[in-house]
Amino acid sequence: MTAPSLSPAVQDAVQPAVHLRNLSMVFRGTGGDTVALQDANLDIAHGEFVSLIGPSGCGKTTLLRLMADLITPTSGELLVGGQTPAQARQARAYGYVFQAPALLEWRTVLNNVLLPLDVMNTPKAQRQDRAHEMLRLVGLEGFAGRYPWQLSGGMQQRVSIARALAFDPGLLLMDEPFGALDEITREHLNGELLRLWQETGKTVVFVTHGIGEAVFLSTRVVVMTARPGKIEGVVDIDLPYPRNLETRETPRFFELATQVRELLRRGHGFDGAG
Ligand SMILES: Nc1ncnc2c1ncn2[C@@H]1O[C@H](COP(=O)(O)OP(=O)(O)OP(=O)(O)O)[C@@H](O)[C@H]1O
Repeated sequence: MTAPSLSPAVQDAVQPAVHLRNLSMVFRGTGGDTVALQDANLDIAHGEFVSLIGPSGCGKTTLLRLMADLITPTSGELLVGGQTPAQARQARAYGYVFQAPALLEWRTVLNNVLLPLDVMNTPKAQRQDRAHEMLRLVGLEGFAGRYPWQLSGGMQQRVSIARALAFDPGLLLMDEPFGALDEITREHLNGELLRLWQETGKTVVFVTHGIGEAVFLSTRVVVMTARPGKIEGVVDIDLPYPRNLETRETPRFFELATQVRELLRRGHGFDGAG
């Protein structure tokens, strides 16, 4: 008996959202080579929320940029939804949120969100509906006519999330989006992002330096080490939903944060003694 063959649509659905095998990235320079990523192996399923955490220079942004086809790996295999990163980029399969909001100051909030849609041949009314819907999703529907400089840093970052979601990509790549914000604003936006993730079912890959942020948001936390950049370990986050401020006070939250911290220490070469 032969196994039933799967239709292309079903095959796409069973492909991981992101697949890396022995992925390496070496930057060649006059002062020597930098091994930004060495032999990384990871599969991210559709609908997961995976955080990348690790010391400065361990290759977190490099990994995100590889997924986004902004740079090309030195060796290894990388697939985004079963496609090469270049195909995924052309298919607009992901949205990218940068560390800084990178909004155009002379365009209103609405026009910033419309920006990626303007290059498509979709009807104007449809574009407007989509942009307003994305602004509603990030809680900024009342701010469509404002300019970026009239918004707080947290609001600006929400606009850039709305812009990244404009094409309705299945995958959201986020590089320390809340890194520059104060702790209370960050906690608030963590809650908002979790709600947005649950509402949309997107796959999220999220770079952070915050252990609490990673544990609170994620289905899995990937801990990385520097020189060379490697995946040190992966912690499954089994905290129940809904997650809220009280979640951060539970014993399980502290246990998981401790697991992540110990992996980070191991990667740093610290023994925990000081
Ligand atoms: N374009 C580049 N050319 C040369 N070296 C690079 C380039 N991009 C990154 N690197 C080097 O690769 C290593 C990994 O950098 P990367 O930005 O991925 O780290 P990171 O973990 O995101 O750091 P941070 O937490 O500080 O943002 C670093 O040593 C960095 O200097």
